[in-house]
Parts: sequence; structure tokens; C-alpha cells
Amino acid sequence: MLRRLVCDSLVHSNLHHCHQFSIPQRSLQNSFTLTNGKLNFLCLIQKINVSPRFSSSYSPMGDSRRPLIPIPAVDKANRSELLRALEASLGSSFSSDSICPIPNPLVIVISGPSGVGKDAVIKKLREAREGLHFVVTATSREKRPGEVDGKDYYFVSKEEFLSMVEQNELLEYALVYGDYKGIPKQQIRDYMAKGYDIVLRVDILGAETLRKILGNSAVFVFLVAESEIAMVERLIDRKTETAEALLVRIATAREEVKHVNNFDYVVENAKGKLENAVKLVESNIDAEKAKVRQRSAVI
Ligand SMILES: Nc1ncnc2c1ncn2[C@@H]1O[C@H](COP(=O)(O)OP(=O)(O)OP(=O)(O)O)[C@@H](O)[C@H]1O
Repeated sequence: MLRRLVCDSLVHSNLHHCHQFSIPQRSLQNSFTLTNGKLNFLCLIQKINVSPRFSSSYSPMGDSRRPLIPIPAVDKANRSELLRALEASLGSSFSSDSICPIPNPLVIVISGPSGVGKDAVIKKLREAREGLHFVVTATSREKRPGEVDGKDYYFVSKEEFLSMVEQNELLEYALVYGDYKGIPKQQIRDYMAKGYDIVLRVDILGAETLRKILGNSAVFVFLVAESEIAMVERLIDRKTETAEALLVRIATAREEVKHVNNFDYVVENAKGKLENAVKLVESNIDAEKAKVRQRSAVI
């Protein structure tokens, strides 16, 4: 269509050699859109140096002082000769920079009912993927066997936790089963500034609060077990809760699975298929990285 417009314009300008030119559609398209009118469009055509001897030689950049370089026939020249001739004709060299824009650092919120496997998925994700910073949550709960302070959580006293709240140091915090848990803001800022994607692990209420604070600027992943019975078995087998605490967690989890609509992605963590769940979370991240309109979280 554009080519036909060029021809028509040339005919009307008494230039009858349109069929001899090999004008890159793209440069015409750009000029045409940018200049938006016949007058400017004709200016473009006048700037093209037309050589009757070399039908494919022209200077679309419009520099009349630049010597004309014939573009050799594709079957007569090697690739580097062609590249050089094309670059000379276009007036600039081809860049090897990535054409994809650099994606924004992502804030990934991983949530799901109690015992679904949030910690297990995050542990594997940490091993599988670089460039992620897993936010270490501050908590006032007791350390479980095997947990490391500063790695699994920052274990602080209730008083220390409340002082962090007062200083506005936490992005979000909550009292979870009698213990405080909160997300330190500065840690996120520091790692985002270094280009890391941020992974936050929160319970369902935490995810709801974060959705209110961050809106669509963060990506929310909901982990589920393959069934309710699988979820309960997993909690029983973990052996970290008393019978009463187990009952509360299971009753809560039943309600929590109904919150899936607040999330962007749902990932099944089925028994014995932890690796699959991790791959799915990774593909969620990859999909976000490939988005043309990137999320842009400000903490
Ligand atoms: N895909 C899986 N297959 C089998 N067992 C799993 C799987 N995922 C997690 N588990 C096990 O289930 C138990 C609960 O997992 P995990 O502690 O990661 O859950 P959670 O969602 O972090 O729980 P909570 O919210 O209560 O802290 C753990 O013993 C874990 O090893």
C-alpha cells in the first residue's frame, strides 16, 4: 500500500522511475507517519539520491555529501560486503544491542494456604534461578528446628517488632497465629536498585494487603495443593503443629482457597511434583519479563 502511494506521488511529481527504486518500506513508513502529509512526504522523496546507473543506490538519510555506495547484488557479494553497503546507504552501522527492552525489576508475591508448600517451592526456586532476591521476613515467632536467623526469617522479639512498625520500616505486617510477621521495606529497595527481582512469601491475608498497597505493580502467584485432602495430609506429616493449631490452620486454609481470584497466576503444587510447581512459577516470571507493558513497582 505504501509503495503504491510512493509510486502515485512520484507519478504526480513527474518522477517516473519509481519501479527502479528499492526503497525500504520501513523508512518510508516512518517518514510518512511522522511527517503526516503530502508536502513532507515529497520532501523525503526529494532527499533520496537517485542514481540512474545504480538502481539500488540511494541515501535515505538525506545527506547529499555522502558518496553514493552501490548495494551489490545479493548473489554476487558476501554477507559482510552487503552489510557494509547497507550500513553506508542507511548512514549508520547496525547495532548488536538487544532489541528487547530491559525488563523492570519484578515484585513477585507467592502465597497460598497454610501447608501448601510455599517454603518448599521458594527453597527450590532459590536453587533453580538467579537474579531473584528472597525477602527475609521479620517475625516474632520462635525459631523452628533447622531454621537460620537472617536466612529463613529475622527472628525478633515482640518489642523489637513493634518498634519496626512504629518506625514505618515494614511494607506490610500481620499477627499470624499469635506471632507477628512483617516485610522490611529497605531490603526490597536495596535489591531492586541492584536489578534483582523480589520474591515475597506471605499468607493470604498478607497477599490481600499487598494487593491493596501495590495494586497491579506486583505479580501475585497463588499456590494450591492438588486437593483439600492432600493439603491436610501435608500439614499433618510436617508435624510442626499441635492438634488444636492444626484444626485452626485447616479451617483457615479451607476459607483461603476461595481467594484465588485476587491473584494473577495459580500454580498447583501436587504431591511429589514440587519440581513442576517450581517450573510453573518460573514460567510465570518469564511471561512477566516478556510483557510489552511492564509492571513497575515502587516500594
Ligand atoms: N509437592 C510436594 N510434595 C510433597 N510434599 C511437599 C510438597 N510441597 C511441600 N511439601 C511438604 O509439605 C509440608 C508443608 O510445606 P511448607 O512448609 O513449604 O508449606 P507452607 O505453605 O510454607 O506452610 P506454612 O504457611 O504453614 O508455613 C512440608 O513438610 C513440605 O516438605
